[in-house]
Amino acid sequence: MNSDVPAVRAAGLTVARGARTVLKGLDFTVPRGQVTGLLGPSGCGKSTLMRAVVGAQAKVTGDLDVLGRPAGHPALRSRVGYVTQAPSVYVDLTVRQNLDYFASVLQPGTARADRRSTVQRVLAEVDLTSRADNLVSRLSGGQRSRASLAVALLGTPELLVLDEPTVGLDPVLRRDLWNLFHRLAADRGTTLLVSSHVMDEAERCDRLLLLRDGQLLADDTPEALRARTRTQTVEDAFLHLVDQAAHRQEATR
Ligand SMILES: Nc1ncnc2c1ncn2[C@@H]1O[C@H](COP(=O)(O)OP(=O)(O)OP(=O)(O)O)[C@@H](O)[C@H]1O
Repeated sequence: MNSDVPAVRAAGLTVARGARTVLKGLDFTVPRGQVTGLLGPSGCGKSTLMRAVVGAQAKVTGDLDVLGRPAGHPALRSRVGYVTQAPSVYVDLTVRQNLDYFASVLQPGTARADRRSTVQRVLAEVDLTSRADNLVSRLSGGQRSRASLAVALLGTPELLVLDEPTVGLDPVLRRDLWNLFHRLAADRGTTLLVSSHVMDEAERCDRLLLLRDGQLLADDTPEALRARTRTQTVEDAFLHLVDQAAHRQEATR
């Protein structure tokens, strides 16, 4: 593994969905071992970008490299974890049964004892050991999110792509999940790309990609962004950049 290579490098990334161009020539990088937030309003293209990164999106043009390989390369399968917005665990199984099932599908042929210890490890990582034998249907929203995340952690991915993992959660659960993301980055060196349309979550990221209408408004740290736009919050910085872009467009008409 060459850790000098960014986790994600996009140049002129363009994606069409149906007749629409949803992502419009994006250039950005996602550095390794950090939490990068992908923020922008609903419908701006966050899920499309994430699907492109994990190789699940059609009609992708431009360059998109993930961990030094073209996005979607078969060698990336075990190196990239993806958690979609829809829950990816079975509600009529316990957390442990879900993890044991997914571990046997993802790593067939693994000895039972090894599988058991992998399941114990990920349960501890997402802090669900005490809930391991609860049915998923009996868990809170935050616990369900962590159970989905645990599935993605089974293969110790180098890059974790999480699509709006905190949506619908109360502030305490959101904070706990963000703490978990930072712990994964610090303890494991995992790179996390996390999307959200809630601007206050931007303050929790090491780096930010601000997306609007399929275009990148910023690729920076929250501090640099606030300093550059002379604003107090990333939300204000975002609004400032939106206005700036509108003025530029006006001027070129
Ligand atoms: N299957 C599809 N065919 C055509 N257009 C689509 C399809 N899926 C999404 N789109 C359009 O692509 C654009 C970007 O959608 P995307 O889901 O990437 O946005 P998003 O930022 O993730 O939104 P949200 O925060 O609401 O999940 C939207 O305008 C949407 O209407």
